[in-house]
This record gives sequence, structure tokens and C-alpha cells, in this order.
Amino acid sequence: MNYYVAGAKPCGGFMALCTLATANIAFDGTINIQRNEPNQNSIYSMSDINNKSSMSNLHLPTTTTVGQMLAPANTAPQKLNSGSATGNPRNKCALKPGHSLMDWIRLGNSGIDLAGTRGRVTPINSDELARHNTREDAWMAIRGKVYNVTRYMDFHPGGVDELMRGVGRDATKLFDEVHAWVNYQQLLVKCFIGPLRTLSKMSSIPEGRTPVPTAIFETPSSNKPVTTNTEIVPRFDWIQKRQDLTIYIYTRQLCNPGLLLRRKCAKLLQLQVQINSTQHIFEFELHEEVDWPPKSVRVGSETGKIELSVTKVEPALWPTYGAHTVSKGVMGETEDLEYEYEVVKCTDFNHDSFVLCLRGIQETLMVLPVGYHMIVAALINGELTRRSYTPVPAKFLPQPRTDNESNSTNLNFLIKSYAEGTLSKHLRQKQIGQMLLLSTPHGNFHLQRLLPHRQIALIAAGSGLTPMLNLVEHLLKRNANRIDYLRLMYFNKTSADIWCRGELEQLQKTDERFQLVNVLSAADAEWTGLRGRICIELLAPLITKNTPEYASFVAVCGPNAFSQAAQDILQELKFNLENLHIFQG
Ligand code: HEM
Repeated sequence: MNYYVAGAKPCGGFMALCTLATANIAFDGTINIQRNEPNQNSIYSMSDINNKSSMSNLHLPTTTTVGQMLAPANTAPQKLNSGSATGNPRNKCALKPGHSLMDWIRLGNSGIDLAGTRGRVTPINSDELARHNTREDAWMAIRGKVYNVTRYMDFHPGGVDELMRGVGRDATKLFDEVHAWVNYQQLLVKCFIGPLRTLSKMSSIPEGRTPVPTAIFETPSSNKPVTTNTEIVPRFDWIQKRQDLTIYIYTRQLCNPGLLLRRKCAKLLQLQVQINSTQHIFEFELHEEVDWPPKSVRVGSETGKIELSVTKVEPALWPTYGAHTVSKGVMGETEDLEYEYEVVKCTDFNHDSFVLCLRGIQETLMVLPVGYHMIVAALINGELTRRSYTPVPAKFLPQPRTDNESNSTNLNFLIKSYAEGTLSKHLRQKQIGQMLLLSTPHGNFHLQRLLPHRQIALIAAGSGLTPMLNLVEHLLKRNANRIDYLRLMYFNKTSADIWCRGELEQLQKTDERFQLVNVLSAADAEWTGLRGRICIELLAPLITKNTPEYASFVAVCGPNAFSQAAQDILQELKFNLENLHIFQG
């Protein structure tokens, strides 16, 4: 897969650590960076290119004048912002020659004892940590592990002074505030000294798992939700090739943006970026016309980066992207059922449920934040009937059969037909091409709350599985504070009611961190799994520390009575309800 050099940077350095990249200069003056592993976070940028330190990471030919190569993009108007992956106005530092990421990897592989411990792992208490707080002797704790960062100083893309801010102490919060996605575990693997001893006991470590000190889950500071009071101001950047234009909007890591895109006419694009209940509206008047639908749209719930590529009607390098304005709005409390969607597919999924695939018309498309739902409405007997649904990732659904169905900008819903459900019955009868009304995304789920948690349980009943599927997808991909265990407890009546069983079982086989636990209340004699309804015995393992079943965060979705029962049981088990999210729709 090719990624194109863009006008602002995401997490260039550390992604290069995981996937070696080579850059080829294309005839149209852009740089294609070919990677051996596709990753949506791994697009390099003009600011990377203009930054000598990142240049060395990218292995660009040293004779190439990057400024000239990217001349058309550089002639952009003043308001073009080179941005920062951190959403932070500070720039990365130019590193001294011989201090690129590759040089750091080489040093790590050289056999030099970067930790200065001769391979011995020693628990460190905070007094000891505090004594190593100088440029020449610098230790730092992140998520319960102490690292010797002395040798990393000159390799740190943020500079020595920045790194020194975290030295001699637990720098978890500071690190997360700046760049929680940076894979420090890999970067500092040779600098590990030992666990930070804040509590006396360590968790027992199941075979094949990374050791995680119990302190990670017990230290109140790391268990608190990561919240920032500062307002998120999305930044804009762009890059072009002769054939297409790519627009980037940078929000903030884990701020879980949603996107509503409209092409108002061939030269006018509107991007509404939803962050919690605020909408940031970017109106673009492009230099020339572009096609619809867009070539690609990506919304990174973890990176907070939105990337939109549109195809130019007439291939040419433009002197500028055009112009844009930004305004802000607050999402209304009302059900803004203003988006018309047409049915692309409506087929049975199992004995009482179906898949409804919808596509925006009027040149509109929407990407929901993880954990959000939307309202679907239809006119039935002269009355607008509505219900909340959460679209599910296509990978959990049967393979699409036509190009129309496989379009990545479609919204796919899994819907249960209730005998008394007027809307679900009505929706099941929908034919291809018929219209429905959709709202903007709604929800109160904050993805950042999950960041400190590496053992998470999702408890769903019936169609309450749908938001969990998005969470499963997000959490297993999460780079910042990678998940150790993700357990999905899925309650149904019979085995025929279990949604996406094959896909979830497959996921369990391919990712050992994920565990699916089906519980049936009316199972037939052949069922060998768990039986019963939600009860204290079934949830008790979640609060038993030092087991894979333990969860420091729980999300619940199901009928109201189910969610209430889950909450009551967790409360009885003395689970900290601050670490519980109940999806309501
Ligand atoms: C805790 C103290 C630290 C502070 C205050 C800090 C600060 C910064 C700053 C200000 C930047 C520039 C970000 C920007 O462009 O806006 C940066 C970049 C970076 N830092 Fe740190 N840093 C810290 C610790 C670390 C550690 C421990 C590592 C890894 C071992 C690390 C790895 C990186 C990397 C890879 C980048 C480049 C990120 C990118 O390209 O997006 N930093 N840091």
C-alpha cells in the first residue's frame, strides 16, 4: 500500500520503528512512502519531510530538495498550518547527525547495556527513582515501569529539555498528555530497569503475557479517566497529486471524532467534525472541481486524525487547495433527522434479525465516533417512527456481494425484528433504493476513559452487541497502553440468537487477548457453554484481581432491565462504578 507525503505530521517516528519505510519520488513531485505493513496511522508528512530528524528516519535521498519537490503545496496561503500530531504548537527538534530513529534501533541492537543494569531487573521505589534526575543519569517511570532514558536523550524527537521534564519521577500523565500513542515500550525495551514499586505485591503473570505490575490498576492517578480541560481546536492541512487532493484534519489523540462530509457542489466541500457535543465546521471552496464519492475517508479514533482524499475532475497540480473557513456549533438536543439515506441491501441475518446497509444520498457521508449511535426514522402510517441503532463494522457481517454493498462509506446496521416492533418490521420490508431518515451521531461515551485500562470487560445482551463490536475493533487495535485482556460476555436465549458468533470465535483464535463468553438462558441440551441470566456468580470473576477474567473497566449494553441488573451486581461486588459505562440508546 502507498501512503503519500502529507502536509502535517502524525506519529512518524515511532511507526517507522514498527514498519520500515522507503520513499520513492514520483514524477508528479509527490513522495510515495512504501511500507511493508499498512497502518492507518502511518502517513508521513511535509513537516516530517521538512524536519531533518524525520528525514533521516524516512531515508530520503540526501540530494533531493524537498522544498522544491513540494513546491505547489508550499505555496499555500498563510492559514495553512503545519500542525502537530500532539495538537501541540511545539515543533519537533532537529536531532544531531547520527541520532535518527534507525540509529537508536542500531544502538539498541549493538549489545550496549542501555539500562545500565547488566540485564538484571530490579524493582525501584520512588525515592530511588527521584535520585536519577539529571541529564547524565536519567530514569523515568511510565505505567509502572522504570526506564533509564539517559542514552535516549539525544534521540528524543521532542528534544532533551522536553524529555528532562519527566525524569526522576512517574511521567505517565505527562507522557500521555503529549503523545500517548508513542510506542515507548518498544523504543525503550533495552532501557528497562524494573517495575516501579508503589505497592508491595505484583500480579501473578499468566503464561505468555507481558508482566504488568498490579500498581497499574491500583494507583489512583493512572485509574482516573484521562481528561483535559483545554478545548480541542482541530488543525487543517493538505497535500496534492495531479489526480487527487487529500485534506487532513487533526484533532487530538483519543478524542474520537465523528465526521459528516457533504459535497455541496463540485468545488464546495463541507466537513463537520464532531468532538463530543461540539461541531467544527470546515467549509472548503476548492481551487477546482472534485468528484464524488471521495477516493477514501479515514477517521482515526485513536490518533484523532481525519484524512479525506478526493479525485480531481481535471488532473493538474493546483497552486493552492483553494480557501476555507471554520466555524463552530453545538450539537442540538433535538433529533436532527435531516440526512436522507437509501437502502443498498436488506437481507436476513438469522432467524429474527437482518442486515440493513445504507448509503448517504445528496452527496453526504457520515462516520460515527466509536460508541455512538444514531436515530433511524421512517414514515409509517403518516407518523415518523424512530429508534436508535449503532452501525457495526463490516468485518462482522456477511461478505458484500456487489460494489455498492462494499463501499466503505456505507452504514451497516444489524437489526432484530421484534414481533411488536413497528419500525423493525417496516425496515425489514425495505427495498433497495428506498429512503430513510438518519440523525447525526448521538452518545455520551468518552473513549479516553478507557485509556488507563488494559483489562476490560464488555457485557452485552442480544442486540446490545452492536456498540461492543466497534469497541472490540478499536480496543484490539489500540496502540497506546495496549490491551492485555478483552472479555466479551454475551447473553442470549438460545445459540441461534448469538450474533456474529463465527467472526467473534475467529477473532478469539487470532488474538489471544480477546475472549468470547456466551451465556444462554434457554440453551438446548447440546449447549456446553455457560447457562443462566446475568447474576453475581457470573460477574464475580471480573473483580477477582490477578486473573485474566479481572476487568478494571466494564461497559454494558442491553435492555434497560439487563443494564440495571449489571450495575446493581457490580455495585454489590464493590466494583468502582466510575469505571463502568452503560450504553443507552
Ligand atoms: C515524559 C516526558 C516527555 C515529554 C515531555 C515529551 C515531549 C515530547 C514533545 C514535546 C514532542 C514533540 C511533539 C510535537 O511534535 O508536538 C515529542 C515527540 C516525541 N517523543 Fe516525547 N516526550 C517525553 C517522553 C518520551 C519518551 C519516554 C519517548 C519514547 C521512548 C518519547 C518519544 C517521542 C517520539 C517518538 C516523538 C515523536 C512523535 C511524533 O512523531 O509524533 N517521548 N515528545
